[in-house]
Amino acid sequence: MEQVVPYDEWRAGAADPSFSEWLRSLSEPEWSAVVSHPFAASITRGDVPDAAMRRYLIQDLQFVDSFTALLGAAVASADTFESRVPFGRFLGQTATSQELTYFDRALEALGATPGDLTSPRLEPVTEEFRALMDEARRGLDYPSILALLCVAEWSYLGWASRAAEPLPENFVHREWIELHEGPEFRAWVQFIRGELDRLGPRLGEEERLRVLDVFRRAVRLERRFFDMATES
Ligand SMILES: Cc1ncc(CN)c(N)n1
Repeated sequence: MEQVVPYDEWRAGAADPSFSEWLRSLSEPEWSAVVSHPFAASITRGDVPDAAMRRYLIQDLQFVDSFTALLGAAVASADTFESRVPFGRFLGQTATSQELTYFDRALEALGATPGDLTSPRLEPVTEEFRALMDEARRGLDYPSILALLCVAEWSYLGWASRAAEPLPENFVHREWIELHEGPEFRAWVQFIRGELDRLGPRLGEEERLRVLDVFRRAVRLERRFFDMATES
């Protein structure tokens, strides 16, 4: 890895000295490329062609499968009872209910076949993203798990919060924005960031760099995931 400004040095001069902001700012310019990605912007305008949206959501359902398992690993690896609970709540309320009914309805409206849902051909970026999440899940290392969850949710809040009112009429676009925006989702992102901000300062320099590496790999994969969707 190239020379990185150590967290303790960086925070002395930072407007927001949080550990999560250190991770995010050291992931530029990729981070900004994700939250302002043309595919995400097209979702906020509601003008993604059906075929491209179908392809994206078919791959994303496979992402969400590993992401859901990763939430289980967060419950298992968190260091306090207070921290386990929000992951369990999000798993029950959002990941397995709201989001799944959205996938069912959206993919049906987009003309996906049952096979697209159960056994699609995985794009290389989907395979890599799943492998990274599955590795973190098996490792049960709470800071690495938090880094992955943080990138996924904070970057999605980033593009979704750029959507202008009125939101698109087509529910496929509108509900995907709504799932990643609003007070509850903001509080969820704030919770994950807060966990990183609580633990980061306690980590040694080497561990912080390891978390940064996971964070950056995830940001690059988010960008490639949108690139993949754009290429269709
Ligand atoms: C690829 C990706 N990254 C993040 C999210 C937000 N849960 C998502 N659904 N898909």
